[in-house]
Amino acid sequence: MSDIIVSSRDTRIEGESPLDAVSFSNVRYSWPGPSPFSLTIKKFTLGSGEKLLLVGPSGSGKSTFLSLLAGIVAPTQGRIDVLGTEMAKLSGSGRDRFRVDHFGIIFQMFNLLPYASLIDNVLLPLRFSRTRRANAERDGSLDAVARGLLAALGLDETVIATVKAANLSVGQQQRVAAARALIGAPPILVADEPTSALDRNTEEAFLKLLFAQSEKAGTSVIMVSHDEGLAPHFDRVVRLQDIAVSSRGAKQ
Ligand SMILES: Nc1ncnc2c1ncn2[C@@H]1O[C@H](COP(=O)(O)OP(=O)(O)OP(=O)(O)O)[C@@H](O)[C@H]1O
Repeated sequence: MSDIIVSSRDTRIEGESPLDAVSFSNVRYSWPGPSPFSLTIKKFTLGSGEKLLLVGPSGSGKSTFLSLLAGIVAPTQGRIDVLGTEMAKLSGSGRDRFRVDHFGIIFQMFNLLPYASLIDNVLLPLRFSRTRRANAERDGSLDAVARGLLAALGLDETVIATVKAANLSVGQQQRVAAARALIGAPPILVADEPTSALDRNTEEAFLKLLFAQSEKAGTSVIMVSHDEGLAPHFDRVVRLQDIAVSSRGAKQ
C-alpha cells in the first residue's frame, strides 16, 4: 500500500481536513473557444479512503470536473490540492508525473491497447511510475500481480492467457481497465462512467469486486455516473449541480 503524502508545511486551505485526498477551493475552469463552457466550484473535498459517487446530467461538466481533479487540465482560477500537494505549484510535466504516481484512471472508453495482451495492458502504468512499480513488486512478480488483479476482478484464466484487448466484450474491457487503474495501489481512483454499458446485476457485481480491491489498498474512489441508483454502494453521493455552477458564453 502506498502512503498518503501529507505536506509537512501547513499550507492547508480553510476548512480542509488533513485526511482529505483532494480539495477544491474557488476553482473555475473555462474550455478554450469563442463561446466556452465554464465550471465554477466553490468548495469540494474527497476524503482519504472515501468512495464518492458524482452524478449529474449529460453535458453538466462531470468529465471536466474529473479532468481538473486529476490535473489533466489546470484551473483558470482557484486552488486544487491533492494529497497535500498544491497542483498549481507543479509544472505541466510535473503534473503528468504526479498523476501517474497517484491516480488510477478508468476512462469512459477504457483506452486499452487493442493488440496488446491483457497483462501488458494492466502493466502499462508501471512503465511510467517507479512508485507504482515498486508497490506492485512488493506483492510478487509483476506478471503474477497483474494476473491476480484480473482474476480478482472476475476475468477467466483462459481469457487472461489467450485473448487480446481488441477481442474483449465491453464488460471484460472494463475489468482490464480497472486492473490497470488499480495496479501499484495509487491512492486515488478516478472512474468516468465505467459501468454505463452494463446491466444492473453485472454493474453491481463489478462494483463489489472493484471496491474489494480499492479498500484493500486504502484507495479513495471518485466515480462519475448518470445513475443515482448506484448510491448504496458508495459512502457519499454528490450532485455536480449542488457544488458547481456551469455557464456558457464569451470569456470574461
Ligand atoms: N475538450 C473540450 N474542448 C472544448 N469544450 C469541451 C471539451 N470537453 C468538454 N467540453 C465542453 O464542456 C461541456 C461539459 O462536458 P463534459 O464532458 O464535462 O460533461 P459531462 O457531464 O461529463 O457529459 P456526459 O455525461 O455526456 O459525458 C460540454 O458541453 C462541452 O461543450
